[in-house]
Amino acid sequence: MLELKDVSKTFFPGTVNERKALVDLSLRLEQGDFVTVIGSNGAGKSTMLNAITGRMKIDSGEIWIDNTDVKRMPDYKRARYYGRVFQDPMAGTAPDLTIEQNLALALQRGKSRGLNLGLNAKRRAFFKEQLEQLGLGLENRLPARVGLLSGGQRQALSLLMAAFTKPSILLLDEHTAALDPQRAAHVTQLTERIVSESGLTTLMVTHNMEQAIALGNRLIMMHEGQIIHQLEAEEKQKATVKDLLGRFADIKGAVLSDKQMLG
Ligand SMILES: Nc1ncnc2c1ncn2[C@@H]1O[C@H](COP(=O)(O)OP(=O)(O)OP(=O)(O)O)[C@@H](O)[C@H]1O
Repeated sequence: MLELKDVSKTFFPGTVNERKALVDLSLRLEQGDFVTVIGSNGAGKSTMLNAITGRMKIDSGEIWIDNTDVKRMPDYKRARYYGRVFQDPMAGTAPDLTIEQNLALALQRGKSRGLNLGLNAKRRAFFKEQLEQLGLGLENRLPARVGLLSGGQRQALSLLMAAFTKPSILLLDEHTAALDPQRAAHVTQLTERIVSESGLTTLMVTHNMEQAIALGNRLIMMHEGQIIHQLEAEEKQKATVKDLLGRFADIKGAVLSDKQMLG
């Protein structure tokens, strides 16, 4: 469960550069909800994710994960509640460490005690089993340095690492946007499978409206730091890219990227 209550964030308040990034934003995800998030440029999508992870401190409001108020929780403790995959395939993994060391690090997430990369036979068997799901043959390359993998392989690994500890909330931040269409389609498929098999509560920001419609059970549209439109299960199933573009056309000043225009 994730709940944001009246969350606000203004950058450079009271100056000529003032930017209201989140304005009394409220959103609740029940256990197992998979919510896709679309919005105009600068709508506050990344700021919302940064607020949830604590990367960015909010000005006011509340953030609850699994009935715990995480707003004042130190970052390392909050990290146990979420997994996050960024747009940059290089961001989620450590290139100089091996595949198995990266996976061991991910297992440690949110634990305060020192690093324990303890790589015993049992752990390796678990890692292999997990990697098999990716269909990329990485289960046979546990000692390979991650820096040797392609962007698509690294992104698939990042997704696995973000999800395999079954976090309370999985945050996907345009995680397929930097991949070529074939690899993006593969990571999208993996996302669908991993999320549904583990029943993960998921918040996925995407510029791709087709993806926003195809994945998940709810969709929200953001503009100027607020949720301006929501689609629940049935409505979402019936929605089309044309409908969503029509919604954006109604908003004065909404700027969409080329990718969004193309669906
Ligand atoms: N660190 C920051 N310092 C100052 N302003 C910021 C900062 N981060 C975001 N903003 C501003 O806050 C607003 C929301 O930005 P945010 O990155 O959350 O939007 P977004 O919906 O993710 O946009 P995009 O789709 O373009 O990535 C924008 O006006 C942006 O310029």
